[in-house]
Amino acid sequence: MKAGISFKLTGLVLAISVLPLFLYQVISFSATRNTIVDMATRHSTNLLNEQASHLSLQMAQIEDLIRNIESVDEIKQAVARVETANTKDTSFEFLSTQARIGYILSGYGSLKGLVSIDLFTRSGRHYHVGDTLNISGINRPLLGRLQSDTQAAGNAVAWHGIEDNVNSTSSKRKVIVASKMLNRLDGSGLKTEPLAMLQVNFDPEFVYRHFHEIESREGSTLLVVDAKRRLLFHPDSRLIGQSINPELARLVRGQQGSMMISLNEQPVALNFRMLPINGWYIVSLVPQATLLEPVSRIAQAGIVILLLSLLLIFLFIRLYSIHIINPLRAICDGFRDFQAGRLEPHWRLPKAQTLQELGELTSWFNAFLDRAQEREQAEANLRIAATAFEAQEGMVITDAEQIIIRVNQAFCDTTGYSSEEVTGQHIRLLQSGRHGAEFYREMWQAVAKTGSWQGEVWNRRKNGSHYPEWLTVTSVRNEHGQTTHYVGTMTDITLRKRAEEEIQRLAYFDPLTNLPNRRMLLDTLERAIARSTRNGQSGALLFIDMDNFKDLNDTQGHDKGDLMLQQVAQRLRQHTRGSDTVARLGGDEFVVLLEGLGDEIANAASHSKAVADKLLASLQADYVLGKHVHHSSCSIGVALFSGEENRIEDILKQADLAMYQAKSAGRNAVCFFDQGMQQTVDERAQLESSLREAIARNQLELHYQVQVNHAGMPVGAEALLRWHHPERGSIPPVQFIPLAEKGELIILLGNWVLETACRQLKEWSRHPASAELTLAVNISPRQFHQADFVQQVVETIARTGANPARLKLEITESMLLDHASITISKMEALKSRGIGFALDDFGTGYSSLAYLKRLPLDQLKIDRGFVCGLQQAGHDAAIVRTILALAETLDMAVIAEGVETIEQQELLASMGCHNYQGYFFGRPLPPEKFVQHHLLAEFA
Ligand SMILES: Nc1nc2c(ncn2[C@@H]2O[C@@H]3COP(=O)(O)O[C@H]4[C@@H](O)[C@H](n5cnc6c(=O)[nH]c(N)nc65)O[C@@H]4COP(=O)(O)O[C@H]3[C@H]2O)c(=O)[nH]1
Repeated sequence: MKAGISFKLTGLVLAISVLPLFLYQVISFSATRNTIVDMATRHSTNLLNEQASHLSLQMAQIEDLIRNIESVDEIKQAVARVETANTKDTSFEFLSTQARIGYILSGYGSLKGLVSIDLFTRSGRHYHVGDTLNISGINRPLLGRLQSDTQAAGNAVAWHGIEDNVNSTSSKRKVIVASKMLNRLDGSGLKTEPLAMLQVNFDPEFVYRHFHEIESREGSTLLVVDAKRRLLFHPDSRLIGQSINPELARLVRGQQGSMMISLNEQPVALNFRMLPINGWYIVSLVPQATLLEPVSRIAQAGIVILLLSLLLIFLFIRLYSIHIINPLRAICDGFRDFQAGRLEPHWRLPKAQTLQELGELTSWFNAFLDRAQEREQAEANLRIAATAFEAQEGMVITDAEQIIIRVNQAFCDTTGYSSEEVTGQHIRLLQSGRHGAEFYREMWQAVAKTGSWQGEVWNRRKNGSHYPEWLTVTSVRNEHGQTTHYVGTMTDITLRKRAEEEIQRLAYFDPLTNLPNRRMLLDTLERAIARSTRNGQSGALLFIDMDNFKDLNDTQGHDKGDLMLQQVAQRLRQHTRGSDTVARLGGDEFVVLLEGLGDEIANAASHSKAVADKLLASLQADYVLGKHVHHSSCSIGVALFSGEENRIEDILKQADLAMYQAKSAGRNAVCFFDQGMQQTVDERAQLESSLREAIARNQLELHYQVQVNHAGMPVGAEALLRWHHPERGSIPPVQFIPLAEKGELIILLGNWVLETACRQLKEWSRHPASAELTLAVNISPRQFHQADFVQQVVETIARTGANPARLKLEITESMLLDHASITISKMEALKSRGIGFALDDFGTGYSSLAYLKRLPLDQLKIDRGFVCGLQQAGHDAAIVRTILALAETLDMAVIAEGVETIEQQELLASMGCHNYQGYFFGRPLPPEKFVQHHLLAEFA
């Protein structure tokens, strides 16, 4: 791993600052140490010299004292006289001589520190000057030793060092002793003989007073050692008189010396000096630790300085890192991330505030990133442009003169030209000729003015075919605003146009017949009305509905139905003019719009009638539907219009009404709308709104018509709806049920009926006489086809608590035809819950046998019409027989409705029909009356 700049810098700074500093510390420590040791040694030597001088001076004074006394002949003579005198001599001369000796000695007693001067004669006389004492207390053994040592010293002063005071009663127990024999020439004059020993006792405290001060000042130990290496002075006074350490004694030799020794395993600086006067040594012992204490303080200071230096260097490097290394590192990281593509697009370095150069470097780095990003963006743009250029849309680039310089593949695919074929050609090469010069002039003017143009253009392919394209022309301008190029983007919209046309066709045309659909018709009608308003010409709307078309669909299938509708459309177009509009509204409903029928309404009517008749006739002709030939007719309603007083919806409604009128009139007819018709329509509308209110205002009621068995016993009833209108009285169901069936109202009514009937069933279930009755409820087709019909019935039963086994739903044949499978599954779902089914009006429709077999029916209801016609000549009796046989085959019960006479009943019974409903057995009655009439006996 490469060392970072921070690491190197640290090393460098340490190398150039700390190492020299350290070396300096070591050298200066060493030098200081030597210097201090030198100085200490010198100081010690000086001190010793000084002390030695001082001590020598004192010794010299003592010696001088001794020699002065010795030199006094008078004292020697006096001593000699005394010594030769008789010991018992008490003469005056003798005594005065003795006094004289004392007197002479006392003349020398003024020396400072002097304890005493003693003179011991050979005969044992003792003269004492100095401290006060009892002279009799002489330490004889000591004296003897001193005398012999003194004698041994010969003419020299004997220095005895520290000794016990020979005068044992003296206050100074220890004294420094120097002595000298006083000699005189013997009688021959050639030899000397000792007269007495002159002894000077000196106070050691006075001598060594300075030493204590010196020791305490220097922290060293100062010793005085005599020639016999005994301690004359030691700070610890208990050691005085003892021999010094043998090792030390070995080293202390010669005049003077200075060395480092190890004493008691401690390094000690030894310094000594001999006193020439008596061979004593002054010795100084300084422990190295004491000696080097200043040095160690200096060393400590050095270490502190070194540490401070390191701290400063560290701080310096830290600051350096923060202010210089970190920005540099950030730039390095930035480059690395840039290289690795990890840099966020808009990431930039914050400008370094520390150094101008770093700030510049950061700015340059950021500028570099800006450039790189711009370049990257430009490259991306180029790539995008290149990709875009080769996109699905055709693209062409021309120069300012509209000469093609580049096209893409899509362009080539669309136009059929290769790139080489069109390059260098004028763009007008593509012109189809469908647009005039004006078109292109306007286009280029728009480009020049706004910079672009777009719109639909017809161009020509290489093979000469024309195609529509959506073209966008954009001018490319230079910085002076001059157009340098044009870029054309073109999308072939052939398919889109086709799709649009198809959408248009689907939106406005009926896909089956290709006739305009309702929407187109409404547009056309609106324009026709507007035209009629403008030109005063009348128009007519013919509403055509094929009769019984549903039958064809149901019996022959939708394919045949579709075929027929296409043929109808074809015939309608054939028999109308090109200016007339033929449209299909849906199902089997067609409309023909006639315009320009003149300003006379009567003429318009007759013209319309003629057209309608013609159409009626043409639509009556046989239709060949594959192998099947179908005969049909139509009903046509005509509504005339003139000017704007007619609204589109009104005209359509009027024609529709007229068509219904035609249907009611027996079909295959033409009927014109008139005001009477309108009145009926209005009345119906009125009725419808009243009916809504009727439910809310409780104007509805269920009546029950009894159903009996062969014995005339009630077995059930049919619920029939009654409306008691507050103004119009009782309105029969035939008047309002078909109307309700046209809309959602029938659902509301049906639910109400079902709920009421179920409640009635529940009520009957409480009385034994009525508990076994079944109740038939009419269900309208629309109600039955409700998606949640089954659920509604089940919920109603659950809500009311009716017994489902007593409920019978009456359905009609017509409702069975549509959505057969769903119908059957709904019936089966209800059947599985116990609910029964009766087929109402059986025989009037066209239920196929096969179909009937699949239905879970319980009962067939013979239509009233057949019952009515039983006694008349015709097919009714045969039909009834057939129905009965059929029911037997299918294992279904049969009930005849509309039985009015006993004959009818007997006839039916003879045919095998044993259940009846009709006025003969009872009219529909309100619940209370029903009970009164039919069940009272039972209740009683
Ligand atoms: N001439 C004659 N008529 C007899 C005789 N016995 C019964 N009728 C009538 O025949 C109709 C029988 O009902 P429908 O065929 O289901 O025909 C019903 C039924 O299709 C419908 N309708 C009645 N109530 C309801 C209802 O609640 N819901 C639905 N969807 N339709 C209902 O209205 C139709 C007419 O009902 P109504 O006027 O009540 O007429 C009833 C009844 O009064 C008779 O001996 N001679």
